[in-house]
Amino acid sequence: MLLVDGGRQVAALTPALEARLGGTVRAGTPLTEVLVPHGGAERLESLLTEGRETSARMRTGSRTHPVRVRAVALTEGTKGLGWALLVAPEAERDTEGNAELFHGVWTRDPELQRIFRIVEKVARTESSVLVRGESGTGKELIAHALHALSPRSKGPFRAINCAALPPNLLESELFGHVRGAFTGAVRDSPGHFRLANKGSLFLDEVAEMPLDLQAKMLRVLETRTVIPVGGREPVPVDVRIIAATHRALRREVEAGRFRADLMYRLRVVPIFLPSLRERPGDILPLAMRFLDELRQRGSRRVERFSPGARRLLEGHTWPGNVRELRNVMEYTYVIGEGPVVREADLPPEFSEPRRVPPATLAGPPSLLDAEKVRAALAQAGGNRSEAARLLGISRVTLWRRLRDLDVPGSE
Ligand SMILES: Nc1ncnc2c1ncn2[C@@H]1O[C@H](COP(=O)(O)OP(=O)(O)OP(=O)(O)O)[C@@H](O)[C@H]1O
Repeated sequence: MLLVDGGRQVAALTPALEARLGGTVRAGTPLTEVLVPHGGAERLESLLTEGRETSARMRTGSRTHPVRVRAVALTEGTKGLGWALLVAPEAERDTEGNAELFHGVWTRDPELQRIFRIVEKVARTESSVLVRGESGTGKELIAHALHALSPRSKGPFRAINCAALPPNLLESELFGHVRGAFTGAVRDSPGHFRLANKGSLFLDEVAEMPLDLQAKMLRVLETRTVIPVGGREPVPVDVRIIAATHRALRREVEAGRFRADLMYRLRVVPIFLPSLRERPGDILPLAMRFLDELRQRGSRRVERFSPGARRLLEGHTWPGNVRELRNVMEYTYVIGEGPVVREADLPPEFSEPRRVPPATLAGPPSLLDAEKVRAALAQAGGNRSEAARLLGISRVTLWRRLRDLDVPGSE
């Protein structure tokens, strides 16, 4: 924390911040010499008055550090005394200097880091954002980041999963209900829209919303009012919508399962989160981060993966993405012993041969077959017997496949 007086001069730095920055700032130094917000010095005043988290560069001695800063005004009665600036490092860099931790989302992947920059920009606006990504790719974390970086950050953040509730319950959860609206409605309930007033509402799995509710949702977004179930009077609401889905909404529209007009309203800014298998460079470092987190609570200290465990982790398709990786690491941490994670410490699905249904490898060879065969060979480190085992075919069949598909090295 950095304390700034009413004259916009540095009053003090906490020891924790000094340690983080590896330097200090003399009391009495004008804040303008210490902190330059993203967008230039002229943004310093709005950084102080708006209380929004902002990227900035902070100077200690001859060094500058990328940081994120949020100002909290210190007052006594109505008199302003100054500000406490909460300063956090902008990003955690790993030894290779290319990893970033953004609001809980860790990655080395340049594409995902490019998305972080988009999130920062769009967070400042009121535009509706649709986050698309497979389960466990961090959609909810990104929704949180959008809220935390927005002018609404002081308001509430509410999340609702549209796939988790039956349609009638979803409606009353979203829009609220009045007492007596249905059996069990013993009192008025505000609903998520009103609870998120002046803040953000995260609609997870929005593609699963039934069509009739989609119509009501569109009306809410257009009129900025909600009508509680069983009520008549529209109630004004001021909410920013952040939606997420693992489906391609456009395809849902084509299939008649999602309203085009609602899609256009929700996906003003679409954000696509890559799956873990599309950023394989993240698998092992993320796994190690999770093991380090587990060590904070347990006693085992894991230092590395055996070559076999690395191969299995990197070759896995991770349908549950980072959530699955976290769970696998928890299993591994508990089951294994000592500083090395071995193949046998991974959950059973890693040791079972991944069988490709034989039918898919019968019939004429296709592009897909070629991909499967190549992937199996890569996973098996070029070992044909192992690749055949992974594909659930005999070594001879694999050899024939390789020849038919003209895969290099099949002779
Ligand atoms: N890149 C990442 N770095 C660290 N933790 C991550 C990352 N991505 C996801 N996680 C963690 O994985 C878990 C799932 O993340 P989150 O709930 O945001 O995913 P989601 O896409 O919303 O999933 P779902 O669609 O299943 O709700 C959380 O524990 C989250 O902290």
